[in-house]
Amino acid sequence: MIQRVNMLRSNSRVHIFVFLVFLLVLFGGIYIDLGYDSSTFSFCQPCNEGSEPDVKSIMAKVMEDIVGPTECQEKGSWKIENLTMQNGVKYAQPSTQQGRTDVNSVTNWNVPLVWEGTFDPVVIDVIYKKMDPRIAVVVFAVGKYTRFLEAFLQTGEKYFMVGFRVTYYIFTDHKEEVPNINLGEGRKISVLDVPSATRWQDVVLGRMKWATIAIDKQIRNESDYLFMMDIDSVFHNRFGAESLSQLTGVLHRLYYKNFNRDQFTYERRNLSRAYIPLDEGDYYYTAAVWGGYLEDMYKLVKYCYMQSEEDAKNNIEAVWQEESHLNKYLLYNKPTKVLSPEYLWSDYNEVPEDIKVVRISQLVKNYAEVRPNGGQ
Ligand SMILES: CC(=O)N[C@H]1[C@@H](OP(=O)(O)OP(=O)(O)OC[C@H]2O[C@@H](n3ccc(=O)[nH]c3=O)[C@H](O)[C@@H]2O)O[C@H](CO)[C@H](O)[C@@H]1O
Ligand SMILES: [Mn+2]
Repeated sequence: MIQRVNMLRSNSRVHIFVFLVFLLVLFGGIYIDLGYDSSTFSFCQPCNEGSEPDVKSIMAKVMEDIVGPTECQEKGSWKIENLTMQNGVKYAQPSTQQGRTDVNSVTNWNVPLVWEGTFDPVVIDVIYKKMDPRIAVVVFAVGKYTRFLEAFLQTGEKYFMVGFRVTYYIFTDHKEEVPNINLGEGRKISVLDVPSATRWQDVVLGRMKWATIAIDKQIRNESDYLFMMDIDSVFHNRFGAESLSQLTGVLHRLYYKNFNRDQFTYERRNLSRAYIPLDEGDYYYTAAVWGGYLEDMYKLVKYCYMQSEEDAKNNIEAVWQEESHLNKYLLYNKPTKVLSPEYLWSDYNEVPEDIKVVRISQLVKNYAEVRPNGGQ
């Protein structure tokens, strides 16, 4: 009898054990099926469900190692582009054999390097108009630079993101000098006050501070993409949705070919937060046009502001102000699209064979006359 009771006891122990193992396997299966694999437990939670392995967060970790901790991206602050289009749109068949062969149209981290002939504007417009993004353009016109507003806005209306919703945020110390321009449908101007300056260096760096504040206060609620641009610029040809991406940099016209990375005008003094060693670097990017998703741009603009504040504490100013900090950031946080110098040329330079279309050109200006403290 006692033996039977013992047997029964050990039988039910075996049952309980088998049942527990079954439960373990069942819940384990459900857990893995839901996608909670080990990659979820990274230092930065993925910002978007269903996104690809998060390159941004890997870069953020690299960045953290190099320049100190950066904030984790806010949840839902970035999204994978949704490249859908309606049926029945007619456009030229894309070729796997023909395309630009005189220039490289992909970076070594495998994102597009955009030149004329590498995209079909019909396809691009159909895709992006479906998303109907709100695009912010931040420009500064401080002191005598208000003289550049008219041509910038007039030509912007002709060539910049035509058919899209655009708001020009004009930061100025001379509101009364903002011209009246006829804007296309869905396009606006918003004028913001900034103080006058006695050094042009303070204006170019100050752009990072005032833009950070304005994004926090206003722009964040009104825009999906943001571009920072110089005002001494004139549009000459289409500057369209092919430029949109999470983070877009533009190659500086002076250094895009025939330059070794050790010749780039990066900041080379290691006392500055913008320091880049001679044996590092991909490209030299201009600070006169750069853009991306609102939150990614916010992070980058704020980064340039914070880094330049750190520099100021150490009594140093980066050699090309915010452009130096921008270049440092884009080296360790690779842009998701790189635009050729078509997107920022200059009237100072002849247009070479590989630049088929000049989309923006910087004006020739008398630096000594237009800047508060003169100088080149
Ligand atoms: C083509 C290019 O790479 N341009 C960059 C370059 O010189 P740039 O010679 O192009 O600089 P710039 O004189 O155009 O100044 C940059 C911008 O700051 C604004 N501004 C400047 C001074 C002033 O008194 N009032 C005013 O409003 C204005 O929007 C102007 O377009 O270097 C600057 C920093 O050193 C910036 O990085 C510029 O983006
Ligand atoms: Mn300029």
